[in-house]
Amino acid sequence: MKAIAPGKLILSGEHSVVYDRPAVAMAIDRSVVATIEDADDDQVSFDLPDIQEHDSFTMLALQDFKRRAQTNYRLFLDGKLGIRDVLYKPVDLFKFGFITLLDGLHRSLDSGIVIQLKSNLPVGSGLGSSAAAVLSELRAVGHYLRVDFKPEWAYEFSLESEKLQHGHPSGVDSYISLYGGCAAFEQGKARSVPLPRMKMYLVETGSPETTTGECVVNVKQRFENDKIWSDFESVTREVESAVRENNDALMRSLLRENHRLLCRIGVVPQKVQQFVADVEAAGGAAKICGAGSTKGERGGVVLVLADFMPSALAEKYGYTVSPVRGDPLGTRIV
Ligand SMILES: Nc1ncnc2c1ncn2[C@@H]1O[C@H](COP(=O)(O)OP(=O)(O)OP(=O)(O)O)[C@@H](O)[C@H]1O
Ligand SMILES: C[C@@](O)(CCO)CC(=O)[O-]
Repeated sequence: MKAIAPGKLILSGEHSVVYDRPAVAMAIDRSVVATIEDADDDQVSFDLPDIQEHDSFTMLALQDFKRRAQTNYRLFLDGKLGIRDVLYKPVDLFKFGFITLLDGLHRSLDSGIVIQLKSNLPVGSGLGSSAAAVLSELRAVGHYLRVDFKPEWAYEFSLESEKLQHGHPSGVDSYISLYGGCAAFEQGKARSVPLPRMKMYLVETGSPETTTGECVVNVKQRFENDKIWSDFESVTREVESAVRENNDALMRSLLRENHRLLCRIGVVPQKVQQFVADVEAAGGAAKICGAGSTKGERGGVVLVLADFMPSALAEKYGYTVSPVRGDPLGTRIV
């Protein structure tokens, strides 16, 4: 039994979407696949080959873990715990997703299962790997339990897990991964936008030193009440029009403006800024997608709009580059 959930890239509006401004984002052709198999024991096992982790738990241990994770999240909201201390290990996210789903559906398991999650999304790099991983897990477990479960429930359950990972998620990652396609997302609701037809490339600058959760908290401390979010909003609204009109030139100029705003909130490392400057000098446009980083020199994935694949430029910086396309389908059973 297998479910697949795509990652996402934000064309405009990361961070500002946390303050109820719009974001335009699209699902992409990189994804997480969740596979469920029956186990010989009565435990719930998580097999995470991408990070070489394998752990097994009894249902009782999972219930106990859920209570502790919820307590940690409350401590985070009260300012008594950092967001990185709410969940300790990657597997915690999937333990929480699983037990929240089971409790939410008022179901139990008759025997053990093995949940495997395998991804071709770079982890923690701005492409929504955590939301896609949890959604693939939820969809696969729901199918295994033969529950005809509504997309709204998957959205709510995945947000419960994203809160523990991100602190204050806007919901855009989960929404796009769940429904696929492209959308303008605002305050938990979305308008469908056609998938962009322009040439796009993803450049991997390395996994950021700060997690998305930490980065959002850092930005919030410095800019929560800043006027800059209105500037982000204007750019994002124009990006929506540019995508609808398939206006490549407008899109590039908006991407450049967006990049400058992201630099102002301090989430684009110096080395990445230099790379973007080189892309611009060659006639393209580029910006980080996702949270970026408030520390170190790696910024996660950078989106490039250009007539050419920027392989030589990327190589100069030790980065890798590949073309990217949209995913119209979202989370599904395969
Ligand atoms: N394939 C995977 N295997 C195991 N854990 C994963 C996998 N993909 C994602 N994760 C979990 O998700 C976390 C990364 O989530 P995070 O929200 O920081 O980044 P992201 O979702 O990739 O980027 P963003 O939210 O900025 O778009 C990892 O630390 C890990 O806990
Ligand atoms: C940085 C952010 O805007 C995007 C993460 O993919 C956080 C969020 O929307 O929850």
